[in-house]
Amino acid sequence: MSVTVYAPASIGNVSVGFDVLGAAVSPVDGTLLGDKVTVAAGTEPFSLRCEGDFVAKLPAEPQENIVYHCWQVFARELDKKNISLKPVSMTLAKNMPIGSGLGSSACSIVAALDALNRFHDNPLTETELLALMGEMEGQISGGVHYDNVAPCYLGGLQFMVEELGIISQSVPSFDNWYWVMAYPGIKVSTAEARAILPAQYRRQDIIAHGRYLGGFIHACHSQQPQLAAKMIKDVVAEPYREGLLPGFKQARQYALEAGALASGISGSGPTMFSICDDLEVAERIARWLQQHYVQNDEGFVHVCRLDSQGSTEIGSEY
Ligand SMILES: Nc1ncnc2c1ncn2[C@@H]1O[C@H](COP(=O)(O)OP(=O)(O)O)[C@@H](O)[C@H]1O
Ligand SMILES: N[C@@H](CCOP(=O)(O)O)C(=O)O
Repeated sequence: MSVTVYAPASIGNVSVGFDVLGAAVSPVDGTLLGDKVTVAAGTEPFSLRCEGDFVAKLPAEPQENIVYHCWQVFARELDKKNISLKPVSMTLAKNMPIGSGLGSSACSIVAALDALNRFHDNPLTETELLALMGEMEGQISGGVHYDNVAPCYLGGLQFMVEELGIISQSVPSFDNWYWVMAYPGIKVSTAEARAILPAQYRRQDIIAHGRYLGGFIHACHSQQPQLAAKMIKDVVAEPYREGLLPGFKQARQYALEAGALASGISGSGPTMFSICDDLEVAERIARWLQQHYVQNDEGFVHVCRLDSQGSTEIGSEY
């Protein structure tokens, strides 16, 4: 028996909701821009094989791979429920560049935990699993934040409520929005990009942040796309992080002049996103970013839509 799960790329923060808003995205051309994890019956308690475009960037030791840590916490949770753990042979297809701002660690975490849970006939609830995903993300990035794992797992645009036993709830978005994702091919460590942020913010920034985030969520629920796009402004992270992203300011300026509704840093960068409501405009911006924002052969640009499904079982054998 085996189960394969695909987990998509995600945009942490979506500029306006630092740590509390995230979106799952998938390329319109059908490219699977995310990680795949297969769990099959094993002969020893745990084994891991890695493949995929970015396999060379993973830690050499399987015990340092986040997939191994996922298996450990999954085992811990099953133990608490007196459910026996099956021996597993896991395969990670690492298709997502690490330190890209596309939720690379979240992709592996979500695909691994979702696949392990399905392989064991879903002993953990959606919320229990999401809590574990947040714990794993916190281990890697130096602070628990669900804005990658929640959309990656649940799909769509997700807002972290973290109250009444609910971690995240979905926010309505706009069906005609295209999300142009441009990864320049360089690495920015999430932990380092978090460490440079101020410990405290000025009152005027807090007021602006509240207005933008509240305004964005209101505009989504009342389906006002122009207002929603105007609210996509980041006073929490972008002013401090844009120095880590060569060419970001010029690229954002170009995108806005070319007709994008909004642009920003995806997660902690260096990927940037631009939102367009016209496919031709999105493709024109994508071509420009490919020429001017991408720095090397590892970089890429994809025109995406929101991925409403989140992690998905794409193969199984019983
Ligand atoms: N399966 C994995 N996928 C991604 N990163 C992993 C994995 N296993 C271990 N790591 C380590 O976790 C860290 C992820 O870095 P981070 O900047 O948080 O990436 P991202 O922002 O793309 O999620 C790196 O040090 C990487 O070596
Ligand atoms: N809210 C986090 C999101 C990090 O996303 P990643 O894709 O860069 O891991 C942050 O901004 O630190």
